[in-house]
Amino acid sequence: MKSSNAMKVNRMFAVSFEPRCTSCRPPHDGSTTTSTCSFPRISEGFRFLYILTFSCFQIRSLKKEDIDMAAPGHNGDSYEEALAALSSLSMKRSHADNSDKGDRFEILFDYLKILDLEEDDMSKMNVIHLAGTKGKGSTCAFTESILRNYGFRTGLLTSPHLIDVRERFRLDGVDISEEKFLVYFWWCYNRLRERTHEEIPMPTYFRFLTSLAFKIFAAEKVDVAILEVGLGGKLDSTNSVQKPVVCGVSSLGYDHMEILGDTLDKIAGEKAGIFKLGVPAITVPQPDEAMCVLEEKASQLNVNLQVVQPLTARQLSGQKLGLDGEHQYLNAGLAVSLASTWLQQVGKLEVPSLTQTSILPEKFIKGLATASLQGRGQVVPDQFIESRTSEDLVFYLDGAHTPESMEVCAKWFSSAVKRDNQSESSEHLVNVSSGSSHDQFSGEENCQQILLFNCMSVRDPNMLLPHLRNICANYGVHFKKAFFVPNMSVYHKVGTAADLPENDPQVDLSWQWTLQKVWESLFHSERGEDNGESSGNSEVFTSLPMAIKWLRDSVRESGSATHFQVLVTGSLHLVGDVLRLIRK
Ligand SMILES: Nc1ncnc2c1ncn2[C@@H]1O[C@H](COP(=O)(O)OP(=O)(O)OP(=O)(O)O)[C@@H](O)[C@H]1O
Ligand SMILES: [Mg+2]
Ligand SMILES: [Mg+2]
Repeated sequence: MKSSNAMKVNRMFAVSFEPRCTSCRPPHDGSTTTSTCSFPRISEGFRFLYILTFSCFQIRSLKKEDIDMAAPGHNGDSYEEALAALSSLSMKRSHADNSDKGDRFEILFDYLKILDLEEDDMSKMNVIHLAGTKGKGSTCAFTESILRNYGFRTGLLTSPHLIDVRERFRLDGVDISEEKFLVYFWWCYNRLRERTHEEIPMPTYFRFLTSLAFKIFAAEKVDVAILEVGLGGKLDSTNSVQKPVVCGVSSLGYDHMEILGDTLDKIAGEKAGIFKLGVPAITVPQPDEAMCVLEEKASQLNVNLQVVQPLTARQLSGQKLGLDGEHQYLNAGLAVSLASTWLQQVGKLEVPSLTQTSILPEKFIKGLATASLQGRGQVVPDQFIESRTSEDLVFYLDGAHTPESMEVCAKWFSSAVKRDNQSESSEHLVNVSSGSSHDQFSGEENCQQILLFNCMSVRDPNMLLPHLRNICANYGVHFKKAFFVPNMSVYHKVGTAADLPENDPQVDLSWQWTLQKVWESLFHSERGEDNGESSGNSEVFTSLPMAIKWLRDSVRESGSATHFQVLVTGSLHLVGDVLRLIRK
């Protein structure tokens, strides 16, 4: 096997003693004296930080002047300043349409050159590349976790982030540290600022982040980089990787139709644009029209397209997946195949043939059971409420925002609340029989399910809300109320956990009224009336904190007799905002 913990330690030392200038070369005895270093522009205070930073990791291709350029102080030393610079990049979300110079796909290769990323650097990353409409992030998280459990050094690029942009870049399963991020960020940003011009303008936001990820993963010498496509496939910035080890396509459905096309076969064609000549490709069962296109593209490239089935509970030998929900068995099945193909091709590992009936190797199971990704089937009790038990106000967070994902989200929520209420009731019974409880709580009766919703106005709420309500109702879960709120984090601004905008009294709520109308119409149509009046089943709040305050006040007023189970969905931004407000 190529990598092990011992090898990682070796690597750390190997890189830590590669001097960037003779004056800061560490002494041969390995001690870390810093007295001879004299980087201009780096103050005494920062010198220590720099030596520390550079002795913990290597930026292989950075020269002394580059380090000066990236030094804190050159562009401001705070994380916020880096985020402001990032926010200044164009947020254009369309894929390359060649409508102007900056949109060309080929320009991505210019950025790689500017960042000193040679073809060799790119191929050493041993990329796993994943497109799809839904399940990309989850599948990538499972895949990364499996390979990390095999001892490989991993880089993971996902999108979007919920709270902090560093969530997009994981090294060995952990979000990149602020210190490392700042060094790489300023190096890339300044390089690009310096060397871009009218013909090759600064990259847009997502293209910059992708290039930054390549620089980070190459410099950190990851054994494997797992890359989630941002939008589509063929013209996505991650597709500048020319020779991945293996490609995948997760579940296909309808999203970004204004860019990718309005039929499944057009959407599938864009996603299959990541397939490369002779590179193995794996997918999950897809609707026929999508599968035909994937197969056709694969055969044109001499690719054997493998179709994998969802994992079974038996394969996991009783362990639970790290991400909750039935749909995650499908994502996990794809991840198992991606990881085992990679292991066979690069890791030179004999992975036993994985059949649906056999139990997976231990490292696969551990990887799958410990994988994590915020805001996907996540359950978080409110950590600020002063109440009797942590079950009084619980948030069920899932960033579904397409019809198919709303469906899986509704199923997940329904079974999660049932499971939680059942376990609560049985705990209560144990307490009552042992005489340790005096309250009247009797499981489901005192639990109210609330929906907290927002979605972007490019989406059709008629494709989301009726679906959600009907599926939950089929499972016997009925929302007592639905709350519609505007998003707090501004899409074009990159924020941090500490950075929440003030309550804005001028906020435009017209979209939230529209959402409410769609929700109310579901009740009216059931009763065969539509007098345009609110049935009291829903409410529009001017801000998210107001909605959360309402919930906290209601728990308090009921003396904890009522428990609230709040499904937060429709937007990953909303999910991120809620997480900022309920977690300490
Ligand atoms: N296989 C799947 N089929 C349908 N919906 C899914 C599937 N996997 C995940 N989802 C839904 O999609 C949401 C986002 O999941 P995930 O982050 O894994 O997908 P993604 O493709 O990265 O999404 P995004 O478009 O936001 O980047 C989940 O919260 C869940 O509601
Ligand atoms: Mg998407
Ligand atoms: Mg994603």
